[in-house]
Amino acid sequence: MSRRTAGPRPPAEGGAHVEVLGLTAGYGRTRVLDGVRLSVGPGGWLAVIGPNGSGKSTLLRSVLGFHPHQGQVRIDGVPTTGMPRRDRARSMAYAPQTPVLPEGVTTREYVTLGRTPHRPLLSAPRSVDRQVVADVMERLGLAPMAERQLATLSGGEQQRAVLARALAQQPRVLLLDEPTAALDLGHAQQVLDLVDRLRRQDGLTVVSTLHDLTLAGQYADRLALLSEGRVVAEGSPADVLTAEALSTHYGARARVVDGPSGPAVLPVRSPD
Ligand SMILES: Nc1ncnc2c1ncn2[C@@H]1O[C@H](COP(=O)(O)OP(=O)(O)OP(=O)(O)O)[C@@H](O)[C@H]1O
Repeated sequence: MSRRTAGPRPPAEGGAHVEVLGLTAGYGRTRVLDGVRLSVGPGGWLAVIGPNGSGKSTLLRSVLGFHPHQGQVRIDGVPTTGMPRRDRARSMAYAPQTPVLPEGVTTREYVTLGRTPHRPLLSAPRSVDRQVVADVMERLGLAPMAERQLATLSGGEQQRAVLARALAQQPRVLLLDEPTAALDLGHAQQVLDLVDRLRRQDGLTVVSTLHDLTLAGQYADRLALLSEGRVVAEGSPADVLTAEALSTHYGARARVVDGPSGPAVLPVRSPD
Protein backbone atom coordinates (compact mmCIF):
# COMPACT_ATOMS: atom_id res chain seq x y z
CA MET A 1 0.00 0.00 0.00
CA SER A 2 1.28 3.43 -0.89
CA ARG A 3 2.57 5.77 1.79
CA ARG A 4 2.19 8.83 -0.42
CA THR A 5 0.82 11.85 1.33
CA ALA A 6 -0.70 13.40 -1.79
CA GLY A 7 -4.05 11.79 -2.34
CA PRO A 8 -7.58 12.17 -3.52
CA ARG A 9 -8.52 15.79 -4.02
CA PRO A 10 -10.31 17.18 -1.01
CA PRO A 11 -14.09 17.35 -0.99
CA ALA A 12 -15.16 20.61 -2.57
CA GLU A 13 -16.67 22.11 0.58
CA GLY A 14 -14.91 20.26 3.42
CA GLY A 15 -16.84 18.21 5.93
CA ALA A 16 -20.34 18.79 7.16
CA HIS A 17 -22.13 18.93 10.48
CA VAL A 18 -24.36 15.89 10.86
CA GLU A 19 -27.18 15.89 13.39
CA VAL A 20 -29.43 12.98 14.22
CA LEU A 21 -32.48 14.08 16.18
CA GLY A 22 -34.84 11.65 17.86
CA LEU A 23 -34.31 8.90 15.30
CA THR A 24 -36.64 5.95 15.74
CA ALA A 25 -36.70 3.00 13.33
CA GLY A 26 -37.51 -0.67 13.17
CA TYR A 27 -38.56 -3.64 11.11
CA GLY A 28 -42.27 -4.32 10.96
CA ARG A 29 -43.57 -3.86 14.48
CA THR A 30 -40.16 -4.35 16.11
CA ARG A 31 -38.53 -1.12 17.21
CA VAL A 32 -34.74 -1.26 16.77
CA LEU A 33 -33.76 2.39 17.34
CA ASP A 34 -35.46 4.51 19.93
CA GLY A 35 -35.00 8.27 19.93
CA VAL A 36 -31.32 8.29 18.96
CA ARG A 37 -29.71 11.71 19.19
CA LEU A 38 -26.20 12.32 17.88
CA SER A 39 -24.13 15.16 16.52
CA VAL A 40 -20.75 15.27 14.79
CA GLY A 41 -19.07 18.30 13.31
CA PRO A 42 -16.76 18.80 10.32
CA GLY A 43 -13.55 16.80 10.79
CA GLY A 44 -15.07 14.81 13.64
CA TRP A 45 -15.00 11.03 13.83
CA LEU A 46 -17.87 9.45 15.72
CA ALA A 47 -17.68 5.68 16.21
CA VAL A 48 -20.96 3.99 17.02
CA ILE A 49 -20.22 0.93 19.11
CA GLY A 50 -22.49 -1.61 20.73
CA PRO A 51 -23.20 -5.33 20.91
CA ASN A 52 -24.51 -7.40 18.00
CA GLY A 53 -28.03 -6.44 17.07
CA SER A 54 -27.99 -3.14 18.97
CA GLY A 55 -28.98 -1.24 15.81
CA LYS A 56 -25.69 0.20 14.50
CA SER A 57 -26.18 -0.75 10.84
CA THR A 58 -29.83 0.29 10.96
CA LEU A 59 -28.70 3.67 12.30
CA LEU A 60 -26.23 4.23 9.46
CA ARG A 61 -28.79 3.16 6.84
CA SER A 62 -31.38 5.48 8.39
CA VAL A 63 -28.96 8.42 8.34
CA LEU A 64 -28.39 7.73 4.64
CA GLY A 65 -32.13 7.63 4.03
CA PHE A 66 -32.00 3.97 2.97
CA HIS A 67 -34.19 2.84 5.85
CA PRO A 68 -37.55 4.37 6.85
CA HIS A 69 -37.44 6.20 10.17
CA GLN A 70 -39.00 8.86 12.32
CA GLY A 71 -37.08 11.84 13.59
CA GLN A 72 -34.72 14.02 11.64
CA VAL A 73 -31.28 13.89 10.06
CA ARG A 74 -29.72 17.26 9.24
CA ILE A 75 -26.65 18.07 7.18
CA ASP A 76 -25.36 21.54 8.06
CA GLY A 77 -28.76 22.26 9.54
CA VAL A 78 -30.71 21.17 6.42
CA PRO A 79 -33.07 18.20 6.88
CA THR A 80 -32.20 15.39 4.47
CA THR A 81 -35.85 14.50 3.96
CA GLY A 82 -36.77 15.67 0.50
CA MET A 83 -33.14 16.32 -0.45
CA PRO A 84 -32.63 15.22 -4.09
CA ARG A 85 -30.90 11.83 -4.28
CA ARG A 86 -27.97 13.22 -6.24
CA ASP A 87 -27.37 16.00 -3.69
CA ARG A 88 -27.50 13.44 -0.92
CA ALA A 89 -24.98 11.24 -2.79
CA ARG A 90 -22.65 14.22 -3.18
CA SER A 91 -22.80 14.84 0.57
CA MET A 92 -22.67 11.34 1.98
CA ALA A 93 -20.83 8.19 0.95
CA TYR A 94 -21.34 4.79 2.50
CA ALA A 95 -19.24 1.66 2.73
CA PRO A 96 -21.65 -1.07 3.86
CA GLN A 97 -20.77 -4.04 6.02
CA THR A 98 -22.00 -6.56 3.46
CA PRO A 99 -22.00 -4.83 0.08
CA VAL A 100 -23.69 -6.35 -2.94
CA LEU A 101 -20.93 -6.30 -5.53
CA PRO A 102 -21.82 -6.12 -9.22
CA GLU A 103 -20.65 -8.95 -11.47
CA GLY A 104 -18.57 -8.58 -14.60
CA VAL A 105 -16.77 -5.36 -13.65
CA THR A 106 -13.12 -4.64 -13.03
CA THR A 107 -11.93 -3.07 -9.79
CA ARG A 108 -11.33 0.23 -11.60
CA GLU A 109 -14.82 0.20 -13.13
CA TYR A 110 -16.31 -0.49 -9.72
CA VAL A 111 -14.40 2.32 -7.98
CA THR A 112 -15.36 4.66 -10.85
CA LEU A 113 -19.02 4.16 -9.89
CA GLY A 114 -18.20 6.42 -6.93
CA ARG A 115 -17.90 9.32 -9.40
CA THR A 116 -21.50 8.95 -10.60
CA PRO A 117 -22.97 11.80 -8.47
CA HIS A 118 -20.35 14.20 -9.89
CA ARG A 119 -20.77 13.33 -13.59
CA PRO A 120 -23.45 14.30 -16.05
CA LEU A 121 -25.86 11.37 -16.42
CA LEU A 122 -24.64 8.57 -18.74
CA SER A 123 -21.44 10.46 -19.58
CA ALA A 124 -18.01 8.84 -19.85
CA PRO A 125 -15.57 9.43 -16.98
CA ARG A 126 -13.73 12.73 -17.40
CA SER A 127 -10.00 13.10 -16.76
CA VAL A 128 -10.74 14.46 -13.26
CA ASP A 129 -12.80 11.33 -12.53
CA ARG A 130 -10.01 9.06 -13.77
CA GLN A 131 -7.47 10.97 -11.68
CA VAL A 132 -9.51 10.77 -8.47
CA VAL A 133 -10.11 7.03 -9.01
CA ALA A 134 -6.42 6.39 -9.69
CA ASP A 135 -5.39 8.38 -6.58
CA VAL A 136 -7.80 6.56 -4.29
CA MET A 137 -6.83 3.14 -5.63
CA GLU A 138 -3.16 3.96 -5.20
CA ARG A 139 -3.76 5.08 -1.62
CA LEU A 140 -5.60 1.86 -0.79
CA GLY A 141 -3.08 -0.47 -2.45
CA LEU A 142 -5.53 -1.43 -5.20
CA ALA A 143 -3.55 -0.15 -8.20
CA PRO A 144 -1.97 -3.56 -8.99
CA MET A 145 -5.43 -5.16 -9.27
CA ALA A 146 -7.18 -2.28 -11.08
CA GLU A 147 -7.91 -4.31 -14.23
CA ARG A 148 -8.84 -7.53 -12.42
CA GLN A 149 -12.43 -8.65 -12.15
CA LEU A 150 -13.78 -7.45 -8.81
CA ALA A 151 -15.11 -10.94 -8.09
CA THR A 152 -11.57 -12.38 -8.13
CA LEU A 153 -10.33 -10.12 -5.31
CA SER A 154 -9.91 -11.53 -1.81
CA GLY A 155 -12.40 -10.53 0.89
CA GLY A 156 -10.03 -7.89 2.30
CA GLU A 157 -9.22 -6.51 -1.16
CA GLN A 158 -12.93 -6.26 -1.94
CA GLN A 159 -13.47 -4.41 1.33
CA ARG A 160 -10.80 -1.90 0.33
CA ALA A 161 -12.45 -1.55 -3.09
CA VAL A 162 -15.75 -0.72 -1.38
CA LEU A 163 -14.00 1.96 0.68
CA ALA A 164 -12.23 3.24 -2.45
CA ARG A 165 -15.58 3.63 -4.21
CA ALA A 166 -16.91 5.62 -1.24
CA LEU A 167 -13.83 7.87 -1.14
CA ALA A 168 -13.94 8.39 -4.92
CA GLN A 169 -17.32 10.00 -4.27
CA GLN A 170 -15.41 12.80 -2.46
CA PRO A 171 -18.15 13.09 0.11
CA ARG A 172 -18.45 15.58 2.94
CA VAL A 173 -19.61 12.80 5.26
CA LEU A 174 -18.28 9.24 5.18
CA LEU A 175 -20.34 6.48 6.78
CA LEU A 176 -18.41 3.26 7.35
CA ASP A 177 -20.03 0.07 8.58
CA GLU A 178 -17.35 -2.19 10.05
CA PRO A 179 -14.68 -1.00 7.59
CA THR A 180 -12.01 -3.31 8.99
CA ALA A 181 -14.03 -6.52 9.43
CA ALA A 182 -12.23 -8.44 6.66
CA LEU A 183 -8.83 -6.76 7.01
CA ASP A 184 -5.62 -7.99 8.61
CA LEU A 185 -4.12 -5.73 11.27
CA GLY A 186 -1.75 -3.91 8.89
CA HIS A 187 -4.40 -3.18 6.28
CA ALA A 188 -6.90 -2.21 9.01
CA GLN A 189 -4.45 0.38 10.32
CA GLN A 190 -3.64 1.67 6.84
CA VAL A 191 -7.33 2.08 5.95
CA LEU A 192 -8.09 3.83 9.24
CA ASP A 193 -4.95 6.00 8.91
CA LEU A 194 -6.11 7.10 5.45
CA VAL A 195 -9.58 8.02 6.71
CA ASP A 196 -7.98 9.80 9.66
CA ARG A 197 -5.74 11.83 7.33
CA LEU A 198 -8.69 12.83 5.17
CA ARG A 199 -10.64 14.07 8.13
CA ARG A 200 -7.69 15.96 9.58
CA GLN A 201 -6.52 17.49 6.27
CA ASP A 202 -9.85 18.04 4.54
CA GLY A 203 -12.31 18.16 7.40
CA LEU A 204 -14.14 15.02 6.23
CA THR A 205 -16.82 14.04 8.77
CA VAL A 206 -16.72 10.35 9.67
CA VAL A 207 -19.37 8.18 11.28
CA SER A 208 -18.38 4.54 11.60
CA THR A 209 -19.29 1.39 13.38
CA LEU A 210 -16.36 -0.59 14.74
CA HIS A 211 -16.41 -3.84 16.68
CA ASP A 212 -12.73 -3.55 17.55
CA LEU A 213 -13.09 -1.26 20.54
CA THR A 214 -9.37 -0.58 20.84
CA LEU A 215 -9.25 0.63 17.22
CA ALA A 216 -12.45 2.61 17.82
CA GLY A 217 -10.86 4.31 20.82
CA GLN A 218 -7.66 5.07 18.94
CA TYR A 219 -9.16 6.60 15.80
CA ALA A 220 -12.51 8.13 16.75
CA ASP A 221 -12.58 11.28 18.85
CA ARG A 222 -16.02 10.42 20.19
CA LEU A 223 -17.80 7.15 20.83
CA ALA A 224 -21.53 6.53 21.11
CA LEU A 225 -22.46 3.27 22.80
CA LEU A 226 -25.72 1.87 21.48
CA SER A 227 -27.56 -0.74 23.50
CA GLU A 228 -31.00 -2.04 22.61
CA GLY A 229 -31.52 0.85 20.24
CA ARG A 230 -30.65 3.66 22.66
CA VAL A 231 -27.49 5.70 23.13
CA VAL A 232 -26.48 4.70 26.67
CA ALA A 233 -23.11 6.48 26.74
CA GLU A 234 -21.49 9.14 24.61
CA GLY A 235 -18.21 10.95 24.95
CA SER A 236 -14.47 10.57 24.63
CA PRO A 237 -13.10 7.02 24.28
CA ALA A 238 -11.78 7.16 27.85
CA ASP A 239 -15.21 8.12 29.15
CA VAL A 240 -17.14 5.47 27.24
CA LEU A 241 -14.76 2.49 27.26
CA THR A 242 -14.97 1.35 30.84
CA ALA A 243 -14.86 -2.22 32.19
CA GLU A 244 -18.23 -1.58 33.78
CA ALA A 245 -19.87 -0.50 30.50
CA LEU A 246 -18.39 -3.51 28.67
CA SER A 247 -19.75 -5.82 31.35
CA THR A 248 -23.19 -4.20 31.47
CA HIS A 249 -23.81 -3.80 27.75
CA TYR A 250 -21.68 -6.52 26.12
CA GLY A 251 -21.73 -9.08 28.95
CA ALA A 252 -17.94 -9.05 28.51
CA ARG A 253 -15.09 -9.49 30.96
CA ALA A 254 -12.40 -7.01 30.02
CA ARG A 255 -9.80 -4.68 31.43
CA VAL A 256 -9.33 -1.25 29.93
CA VAL A 257 -5.77 0.06 30.10
CA ASP A 258 -4.07 3.21 28.86
CA GLY A 259 -2.59 2.41 25.45
CA PRO A 260 -0.07 4.50 23.49
CA SER A 261 -2.84 6.28 21.55
CA GLY A 262 -5.97 5.79 23.61
CA PRO A 263 -7.62 3.20 25.81
CA ALA A 264 -6.93 -0.45 24.98
CA VAL A 265 -9.47 -3.17 25.73
CA LEU A 266 -8.01 -6.44 26.98
CA PRO A 267 -10.44 -9.36 27.10
CA VAL A 268 -10.07 -11.43 30.27
CA ARG A 269 -10.49 -15.22 30.07
CA SER A 270 -13.04 -16.96 32.22
CA PRO A 271 -11.31 -18.11 35.45
CA ASP A 272 -12.40 -21.77 35.08
N1 LIG B 1 -34.28 -6.84 7.41
C1 LIG B 1 -34.53 -7.08 8.71
N2 LIG B 1 -35.69 -7.61 9.11
C2 LIG B 1 -35.95 -7.83 10.42
N3 LIG B 1 -35.11 -7.54 11.42
C3 LIG B 1 -33.91 -7.01 11.07
C4 LIG B 1 -33.57 -6.75 9.72
N4 LIG B 1 -32.32 -6.23 9.67
C5 LIG B 1 -31.91 -6.17 10.95
N5 LIG B 1 -32.84 -6.64 11.79
C6 LIG B 1 -32.77 -6.74 13.26
O1 LIG B 1 -32.60 -5.43 13.78
C7 LIG B 1 -31.72 -5.47 14.89
C8 LIG B 1 -30.57 -4.48 14.66
O2 LIG B 1 -29.82 -4.94 13.54
P1 LIG B 1 -28.54 -4.16 13.06
O3 LIG B 1 -28.00 -4.91 11.88
O4 LIG B 1 -28.87 -2.73 12.90
O5 LIG B 1 -27.60 -4.33 14.33
P2 LIG B 1 -26.02 -4.11 14.47
O6 LIG B 1 -25.82 -3.40 15.76
O7 LIG B 1 -25.48 -3.48 13.24
O8 LIG B 1 -25.53 -5.63 14.58
P3 LIG B 1 -24.10 -6.31 14.28
O9 LIG B 1 -23.14 -5.77 15.28
O10 LIG B 1 -24.38 -7.76 14.54
O11 LIG B 1 -23.73 -6.01 12.85
C9 LIG B 1 -31.27 -6.91 15.05
O12 LIG B 1 -32.04 -7.53 16.05
C10 LIG B 1 -31.56 -7.53 13.70
O13 LIG B 1 -31.87 -8.91 13.82
